[in-house]
Amino acid sequence: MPMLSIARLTKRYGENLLFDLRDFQLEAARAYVLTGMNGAGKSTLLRVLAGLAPAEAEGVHFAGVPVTLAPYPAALRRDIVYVHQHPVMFSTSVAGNIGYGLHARGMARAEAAQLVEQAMHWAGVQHLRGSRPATLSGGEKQRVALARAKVLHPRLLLLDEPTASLDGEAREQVLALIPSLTEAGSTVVMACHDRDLINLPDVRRLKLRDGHLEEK
Ligand SMILES: Nc1ncnc2c1ncn2[C@@H]1O[C@H](COP(=O)(O)OP(=O)(O)OP(=O)(O)O)[C@@H](O)[C@H]1O
Repeated sequence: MPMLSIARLTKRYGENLLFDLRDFQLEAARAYVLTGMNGAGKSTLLRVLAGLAPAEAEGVHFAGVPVTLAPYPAALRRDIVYVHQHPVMFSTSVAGNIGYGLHARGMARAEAAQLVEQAMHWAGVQHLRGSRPATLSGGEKQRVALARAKVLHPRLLLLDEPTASLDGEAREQVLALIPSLTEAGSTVVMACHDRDLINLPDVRRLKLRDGHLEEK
């Protein structure tokens, strides 16, 4: 059973049809790379799936349960997490940022602190725990954002060009975190450009072209 399936998903901006997808499916605990030219609609598709942009959807099932995208149900908000290319950080510490969602969900302090500690370790940012996010590099911010998403155990993690502004070691450090996300049971969809050759084990390649999705 797919983790997410949508019989038809159509997105228009005004008169312009951006995409019209049929039988869109994502499997549980899998990594996908979503490519396409500038303006193909990669970011928009991720934002639609995250409930951040409206679209017309028919036949949406999440974990086998029929759902709608509009209104966007609280259960999807909990299970689907979107990470922006330039993540917005709250002006508290790194640890405070990572724990923010857990506190918002009402988790007890001690339990949250433990999960934040594990997530900082996972993302390799323990040494930055007390730092103010404004002082972090692009790669460090992206890893903090991934840790902030991971602690929430999302079923679907949507990463919008997570490595686009990174190179060298920073890029590799971010990519190295992806397999453990799928091992932990999350499905990961990463938008990126065709030229960003992302090689990950068992990754599926999806390409948005002329408003349709091709599996490569
Ligand atoms: N709010 C909006 N109103 C009107 N048009 C929009 C809006 N947001 C995006 N678009 C248009 O939709 C198209 C797809 O944009 P989107 O950002 O999804 O593409 P993308 O594939 O992520 O591109 P890139 O690789 O450049 O980030 C673009 O032509 C963009 O100008």
